[in-house]
Amino acid sequence: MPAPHWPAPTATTPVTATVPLPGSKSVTNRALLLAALADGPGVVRQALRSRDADLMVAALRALGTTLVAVRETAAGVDWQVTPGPIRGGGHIDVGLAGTVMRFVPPVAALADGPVSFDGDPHARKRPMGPILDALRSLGVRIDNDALPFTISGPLAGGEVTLDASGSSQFVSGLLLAAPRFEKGITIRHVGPPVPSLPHIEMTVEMLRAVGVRVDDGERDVWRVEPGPIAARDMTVEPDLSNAAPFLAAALVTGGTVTIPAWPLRTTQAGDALRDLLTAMGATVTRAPADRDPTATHASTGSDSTDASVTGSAASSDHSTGPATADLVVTGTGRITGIDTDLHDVGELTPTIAALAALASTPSRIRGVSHLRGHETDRLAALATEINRLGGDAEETEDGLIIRPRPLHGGTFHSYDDHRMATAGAVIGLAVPEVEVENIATTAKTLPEFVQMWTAMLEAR
Ligand SMILES: O=C(O)C1=C[C@@H](OP(=O)(O)O)[C@@H](O)[C@H](O)C1
Ligand SMILES: C=C(OP(=O)(O)O)C(=O)O
Repeated sequence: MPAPHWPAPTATTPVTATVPLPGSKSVTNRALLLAALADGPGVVRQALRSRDADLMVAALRALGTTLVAVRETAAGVDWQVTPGPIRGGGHIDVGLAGTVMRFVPPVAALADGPVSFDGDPHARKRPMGPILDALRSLGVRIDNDALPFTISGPLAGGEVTLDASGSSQFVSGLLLAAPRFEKGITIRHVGPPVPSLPHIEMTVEMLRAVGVRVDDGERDVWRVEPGPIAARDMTVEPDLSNAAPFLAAALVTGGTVTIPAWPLRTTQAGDALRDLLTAMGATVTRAPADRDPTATHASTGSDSTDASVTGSAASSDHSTGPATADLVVTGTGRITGIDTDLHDVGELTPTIAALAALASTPSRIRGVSHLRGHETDRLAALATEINRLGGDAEETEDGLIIRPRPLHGGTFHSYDDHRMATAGAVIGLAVPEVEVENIATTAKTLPEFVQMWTAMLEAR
């Protein structure tokens, strides 16, 4: 029997809350995969515990890696990762995780036998063709063009051309495993612009942090040299994209939300929230953290080097971890519409669209046609659900136009999409009697969402 819909709480007063966030999904799943391919054991600290991260852990185990949770706190789990020979013969469940369905197949092609992949029903609809064709052009055998498929190496690497306009993850997936290909890889993108470039920068910077040589000097071309991936201790940053609904609550209620440990330099898409929320009427400041930065990013005395996995090659002080601040967002209760291109930071679209639906002036979101291949067709889903509540949202070829119109209560469907579910919660802050269908889908990246949301609203 499906769970009852979640009555999204309406805020009766401005929120005033500090919301510490668990680790980034994108950083966690890259760090775990790199640790599994490294030249010795390492530790991934403060990793996210969520469905997508659990799927990555299970996938790497199926391929022969030993992962042991050595410490678990509110900040996340510390994984001791011991690489092993890459083992074939297994089956990998990708769930609905883009990072698992695109990052793991190149590793599986290095295994000593075939590996099969499948996922949630909607995962079979998410684009896979370009990365599977790229692997095929490198000699790998794959029996389908989408999930489910079985993959068999060997994979020696070399040069590939692909169209990554559907997802940056096609490029990231090939780059992450490429140091282990005999010839490394050279990837050339040909097609409309690649979305989510900061996520490719995250991949490149994390590869460099573990000693891999990457050349990204030419636009749309990436070269990874073959060679060892150094075993390191890595610390995962908080998930800045998951900060979005909480920070949005400050705008909706005219309150203040503080996120601790916001990295001063990062490749995470969520960092764009500082500018986006300012444009929508918030005051955004970064206050020097009043806590000891080593409290959240300390090395615990292991002999190995503590490499901060911040996407920040510039963060050189590895003994104290990366520089962070408290991010403080204050709203007025009045939201200004925005005209913005979210091509680079598409995963922020559902929250920005929710704010736009509550804004007092029109908004236009551009550059995100690739969102049709995300957890659901997010453009169709957002327009449908905003309009279902009486709003005025129109899909365009590459985005959304959202005009002010009073909303009313009703069911906000989540389409098994964590960011749709949290967008419904944001609207519910201002609109009484909004019920979010399948709020549990937030477990994809933030299993504690409901508790955190409730605590935010109860904080004083
Ligand atoms: O590499 C990553 O960790 C991600 C890349 C982006 O994918 P797309 O390029 O498909 O948008 C982003 O939207 C997704 O949430 C995470
Ligand atoms: C697009 C997203 O996820 P995935 O990693 O599954 O692509 C997302 O989290 O917004």
